[in-house]
Amino acid sequence: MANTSIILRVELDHGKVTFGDVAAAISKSGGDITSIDVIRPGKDSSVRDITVEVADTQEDRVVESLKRHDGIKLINVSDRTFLVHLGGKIKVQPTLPIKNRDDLSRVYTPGVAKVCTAIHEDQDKAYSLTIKRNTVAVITDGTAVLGLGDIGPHAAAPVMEGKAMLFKQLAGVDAFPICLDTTDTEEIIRTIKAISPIFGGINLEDISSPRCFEIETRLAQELDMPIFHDDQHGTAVVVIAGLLNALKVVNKRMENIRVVVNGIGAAGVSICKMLLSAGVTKLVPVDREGAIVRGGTYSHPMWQWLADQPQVEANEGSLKEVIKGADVFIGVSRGNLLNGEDIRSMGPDPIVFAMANPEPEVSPEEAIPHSRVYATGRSDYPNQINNVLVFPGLFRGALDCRARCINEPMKLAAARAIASVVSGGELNELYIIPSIFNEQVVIEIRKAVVQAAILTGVARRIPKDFR
Ligand SMILES: NC(=O)C1=CN([C@@H]2O[C@H](COP(=O)(O)OP(=O)(O)OC[C@H]3O[C@@H](n4cnc5c(N)ncnc54)[C@H](O)[C@@H]3O)[C@@H](O)[C@H]2O)C=CC1
Ligand SMILES: CC(=O)C(=O)O
Ligand SMILES: [Mg+2]
Repeated sequence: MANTSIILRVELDHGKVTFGDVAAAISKSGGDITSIDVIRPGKDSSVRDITVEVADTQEDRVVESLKRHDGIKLINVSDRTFLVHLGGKIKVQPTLPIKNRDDLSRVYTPGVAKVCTAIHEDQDKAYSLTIKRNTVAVITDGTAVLGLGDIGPHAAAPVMEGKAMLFKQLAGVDAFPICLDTTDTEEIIRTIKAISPIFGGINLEDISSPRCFEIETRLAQELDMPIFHDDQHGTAVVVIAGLLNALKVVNKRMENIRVVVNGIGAAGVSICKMLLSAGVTKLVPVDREGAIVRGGTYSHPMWQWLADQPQVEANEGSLKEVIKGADVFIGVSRGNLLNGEDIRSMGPDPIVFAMANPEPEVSPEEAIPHSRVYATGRSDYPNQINNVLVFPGLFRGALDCRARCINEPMKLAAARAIASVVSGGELNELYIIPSIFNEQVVIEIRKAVVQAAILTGVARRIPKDFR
């Protein structure tokens, strides 16, 4: 169950209540006090901010218990998650101050003109003389935001800002959120091409399928820079990394396992493709209508591609039917679709990656008793399988070697690098994937990605530490 942190500002009437009464009321209604700040002390009354950790479902109970209590006046309730979003989560900052006219004439006109001319004469100089070499656009149209669906470009912004924060904190990449007010494929392609000159790479985010496939493919063909749809490939890379390690835990091999992937959208298609490249021979892709089967006919081009693959099973069935006997379940669909019984019907030592956000396909309470390895996309449970493990290091590597694109060998190298961060001695059911705060993750991905880019001839620059 997910917890939230709320700050309750309360005024206590000392003639009627003590702080002990407040603490007891909070505790009885399911809250856990984590800090107390006195805002206004006083003899007859006092005002305090009480920070309370509480399960999402219990928040109202805590608030109501204080409202009802004689002698307690509830002045305000602030959700800390909302508080950290006030005014947005990133800002633009100059790299140097402009202290006088002399500085002004260098960073701006007239001095800047000769720099412009230099770039005009040699466009590659944009990489050394502008923010291009370290700046990525995080672009969405707001149509497949987390598992929330088509919530539009304004509502998508907090996720994009969050991705930009992660790019910066984890890999030093300057990322800028761009939320497009169009869902038209051609208009999106045109717009991204038009704004691309200032960026060193494009991270596409939360654009629903099947439009995301066309948008990414066309941009990769038409722009000479890394284009990466995070929900497709970031997710596939981290799944492969987690699976490589989970298979070691359960002592099974990629060639022998039967894998059910639920939700054949952006993430699901790329995961299926990468599973096949990694050697999976028994694959069951499933979407709303049930299994996508070998030999079937589908209007969705990527589903048709899957139906033409020899490793895809031919048996029809609903998710609850096809999951029976499976070794691995990978969910990238939506929350709460399966229960403990479904997991119990899987083969021995089941591996369950329930990665829908914000709610996984099967909750930990239901899945953990019946699975050997359980992972979600969330940071509040063990084994967080989330594309945040991938995109910062991958773009760090791609920018550092000025890669022309992000190709399959670079992605596979990134997956192996992530898996390698968990050593053989550390590996266990609850630790198949490193934490995003493990500094080795970005370092290892960068190294692997740069090497793969050089080997495949797409690097335009050899970073100093590779010379
Ligand atoms: N943990 C992680 O790193 C990531 C998790 N995700 C999560 O995966 C989910 C899908 O994301 P995208 O692929 O970007 O979205 P998408 O919209 O491209 O694809 C979702 C697919 O799931 C299918 N689907 C919906 N309900 C279903 C059901 N009841 N049974 C089977 N299939 C169903 C849809 O038809 C669609 O094909 C979201 O919840 C998202 O938050 C996505 C990317 C990364
Ligand atoms: C993690 C992520 O990118 C998603 O859930 O869409
Ligand atoms: Mg996403």
